[in-house]
Amino acid sequence: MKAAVLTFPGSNCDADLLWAVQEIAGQEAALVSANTEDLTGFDLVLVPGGFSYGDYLRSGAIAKFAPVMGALKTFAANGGYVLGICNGFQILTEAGLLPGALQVNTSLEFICEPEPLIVANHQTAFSNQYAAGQTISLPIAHGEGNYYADPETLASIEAHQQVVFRYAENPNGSLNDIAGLTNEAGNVLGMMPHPERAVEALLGGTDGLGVFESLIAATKGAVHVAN
Ligand SMILES: NC(=O)CC[C@H](N)C(=O)O
Repeated sequence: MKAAVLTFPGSNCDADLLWAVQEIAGQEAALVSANTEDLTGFDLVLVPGGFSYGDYLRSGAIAKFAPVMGALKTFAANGGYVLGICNGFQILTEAGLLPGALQVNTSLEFICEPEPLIVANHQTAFSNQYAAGQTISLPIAHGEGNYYADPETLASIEAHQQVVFRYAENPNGSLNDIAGLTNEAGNVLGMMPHPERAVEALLGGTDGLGVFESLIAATKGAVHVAN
């Protein structure tokens, strides 16, 4: 598996993601500037957490205009796997690659804590190494993680089993306890919790490894997606 880790001005989880993919999961990975317009040759594009463009206007609202976004949309449309974590999730919803939006947490506070999650769908490219209904713990660190979608969109998301992770103890007001969901095609996932911060015992847990192992399984033998 060959992964691109995008870096926007203000990304701050790109180095952690690169570490998780290269050093822990043992896969090929490269940092790719948000100014690039070519994602040819990658099986997976990772959109990291942080404060892209300072979170000005709204988290992800400026990043959606970055030069790489055209290539990312083409990559996703061609079936390439895309994983957005935290600010990456916010960027993917702003760009229209995922439904809904991330609002300010109901507490109006930035929340940074380990969070129990339930694996709501273990039959996806991002979660196939977890058991059905498994409870895992991953850290969250966000001020805008309160997932919202209009009732019609929410019903469609549930009908197509797009919710992959739900909060066991909803920390931010997200509708239907949604912590992570895919697009309808199932090749794009956004999640607020940080799997890359839970990939070795030294970090306090290894429950995040399953996301990367699932992607390795999903891309086994995959032909690189043409841009
Ligand atoms: N860790 C992050 O990616 C932070 C996300 C975003 N800037 C927020 O506070 O909601």
